[in-house]
Amino acid sequence: MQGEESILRRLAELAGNADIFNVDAAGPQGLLINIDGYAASMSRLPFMSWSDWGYKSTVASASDIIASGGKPIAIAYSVGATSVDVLEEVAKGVGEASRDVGAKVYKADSNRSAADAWIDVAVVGTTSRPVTRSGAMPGDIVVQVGYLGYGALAYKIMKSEVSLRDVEEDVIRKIVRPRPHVDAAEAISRYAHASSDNSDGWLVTLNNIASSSGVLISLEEVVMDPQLEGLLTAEESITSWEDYNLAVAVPASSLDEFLKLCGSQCFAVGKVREGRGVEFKGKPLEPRGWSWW
Ligand SMILES: Nc1ncnc2c1ncn2[C@@H]1O[C@H](COP(=O)(O)OP(=O)(O)O)[C@@H](O)[C@H]1O
Ligand SMILES: Cc1ncc(C[n+]2csc(CCOP(=O)(O)OP(=O)(O)O)c2C)c(N)n1
Ligand SMILES: [Mg+2]
Repeated sequence: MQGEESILRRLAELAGNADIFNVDAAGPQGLLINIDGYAASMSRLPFMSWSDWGYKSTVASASDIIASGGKPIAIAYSVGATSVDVLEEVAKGVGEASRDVGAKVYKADSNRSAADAWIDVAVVGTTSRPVTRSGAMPGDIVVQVGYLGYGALAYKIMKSEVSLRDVEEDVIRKIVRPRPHVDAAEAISRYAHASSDNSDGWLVTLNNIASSSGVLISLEEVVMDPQLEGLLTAEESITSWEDYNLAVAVPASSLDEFLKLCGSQCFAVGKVREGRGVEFKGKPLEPRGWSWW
């Protein structure tokens, strides 16, 4: 099987822009655009309502804008579903997420689907300085914005390693309604050297920054949501995906200002060094995570 990256590189070239790698979102003239889409069969967790699914898909797309130092302002989405009931529920979730990220739905499209449902969410944001994955420099501090663990816990529930009955209602809510870290956008655009959001797994996210920047990320700490203690270890949360938390490389001289502006869930968790890849407490780690192909 071909690696996902080589497939996507060929597609990007065919679509006329081979330069769109190493970024979460990009765009001309102070604008950033991102699109992410999903089939329900491959992304709606068994305990997710249709409105949760619309909500998560919207936060997922908006979080790439935020990671790139942008404020989401406008949303367009397209959905395919087997019934009007599903369309209504999805619209509700997309609407709620749009408000939570500070944006508005300006255009949408509905389609009838024979079986599986799907959604695509495009988000436009504004930025004074776009940040990519590729500017991290030795000496930078790695900041984790937002807790980890929700995706890893969802995976444990799906594998029946944790029973849904043992998980409190508000923890389930945190899994199905990921928190967008809108407050971090301004801090990122002002100070960050590199940044990316966690959709495919924390190690993959860190590795994307490390490989795009040609550096080593030396992680000392993984900050899991304290509410998940007893259900998941901090070590397990290192591969957690779909948490839509952010990895940001910040110059050491700007760390205090960055943290002041960044919001309540921002933690210095490691350092950027000369080298390649990602290590945790001195041990090199392979970037295990989610891949579609
Ligand atoms: N069908 C496609 N046509 C052109 N480019 C694509 C296509 N699918 C993905 N890409 C590009 O491949 C790169 C990697 O995609 P992906 O792994 O989905 O990353 P991201 O986390 O930025 O969404 C992106 O820059 C994206 O624009
Ligand atoms: C039923 C089900 N199967 C699998 C998953 C896992 N999963 C689906 S989407 C996804 C994240 C990847 O999403 P995407 O937005 O395509 O990533 P990006 O384009 O930002 O790389 C993961 C881990 C899930 N949530 N639910
Ligand atoms: Mg994508």
